[in-house]
Amino acid sequence: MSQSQELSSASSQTVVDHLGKQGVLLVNLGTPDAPTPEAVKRYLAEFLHDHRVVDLTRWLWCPILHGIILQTRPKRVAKAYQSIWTEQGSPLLAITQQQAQALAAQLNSCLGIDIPVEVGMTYGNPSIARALDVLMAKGVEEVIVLPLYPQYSATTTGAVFDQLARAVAKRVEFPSLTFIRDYYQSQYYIEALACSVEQHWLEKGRGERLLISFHGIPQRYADNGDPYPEHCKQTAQALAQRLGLRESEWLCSFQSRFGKEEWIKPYTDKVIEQWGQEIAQLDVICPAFAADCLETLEEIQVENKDYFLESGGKVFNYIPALNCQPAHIDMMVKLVMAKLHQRP
Ligand SMILES: C=CC1=C(C)c2cc3[nH]c(cc4nc(cc5[nH]c(cc1n2)c(C)c5CCC(=O)O)C(CCC(=O)O)=C4C)c(C)c3C=C
Ligand SMILES: [Fe+2]
Ligand SMILES: [Fe+2]
Repeated sequence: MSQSQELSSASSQTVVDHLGKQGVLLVNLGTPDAPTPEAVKRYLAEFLHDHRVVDLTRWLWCPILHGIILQTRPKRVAKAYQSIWTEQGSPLLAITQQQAQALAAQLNSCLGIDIPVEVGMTYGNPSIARALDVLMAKGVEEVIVLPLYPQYSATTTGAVFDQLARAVAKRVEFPSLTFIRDYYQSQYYIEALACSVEQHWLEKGRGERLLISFHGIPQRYADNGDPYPEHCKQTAQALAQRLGLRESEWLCSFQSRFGKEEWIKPYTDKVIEQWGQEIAQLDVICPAFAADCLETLEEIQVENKDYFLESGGKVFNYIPALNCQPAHIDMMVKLVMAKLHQRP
């Protein structure tokens, strides 16, 4: 072997050794352990105590949360969870775990080595702290954190960062962390969404309009500088442009309001009621959700479908989240590889 061959083989071995010490932490919101009022209460209590999610002062918020919300909401929401629960458990967790397996397999086939991929949830199980434990037990020294929120919001992505910091605060030693903050403009993400819509049109026919519905946040949070609404609008615009839609054929709206204060507008349910009076066939896609969950399978596919049909619409089609579609897993591979290859 020549000197230059030896050098290049030694340096590629270094790269492989280095890649071998990296791992991926895939994060999503979290979900109850069971579709029961008790489990939903535990989940909501953890979620709704997070200052990132509800920023009201505790002396004002805790009496409302403990005295009203946690007394009434768990029973109602548990029924909704029961209607979407699967043999594998909550769709959000089951799909995120399948995504992790698919991502690990795809990384392995691209790189020829095992890059461990673990799931951590911001609230509930498996926690981010546990996922870090598992990665470290596998010898991982550098973790690429991919929160499955394409659009950054302090309420979601910011909360992931806080949980990571809390997990790390309890340790003497912890891995290097690389944080993927957002991917709302990624060409691979927009392309995956567009292909999903086109495939849906081929299989189910094309609606007269496409509603691009995102989870909302309180208007006050946007006024305080949360860039989430702007990220959503840019994703929606890029998708509509890629699909060649005219202005009159699509709209960006916001769903899943919580509480009494004003949230960012237009509201998905109001748009859907209005459109039920104007058109016969509607398609709805929810690009903020990387995996189908309560907010898509129940709120959109059941509740909002009813609003559309009750107000006069005839055909309502929900276009599923990207879930484990190959283009979605490829997008995750691209996001992760960009970080892996940044390393020396
Ligand atoms: C003040 C309350 C909430 C904010 C702000 C909020 C932002 C937000 N949430 C998601 C993604 C998901 N939310 C989900 C459920 C859910 N969200 C809230 C409240 C706020 N969300 C509640 C109370 C719940 C639980 C259900 C209910 O009681 O109505 C889920 C689904 C979880 C599941 O188990 O399936 C997701 C996903 C985003 C993206 C976001 C802001 C950008
Ligand atoms: Fe409290
Ligand atoms: Fe939410």
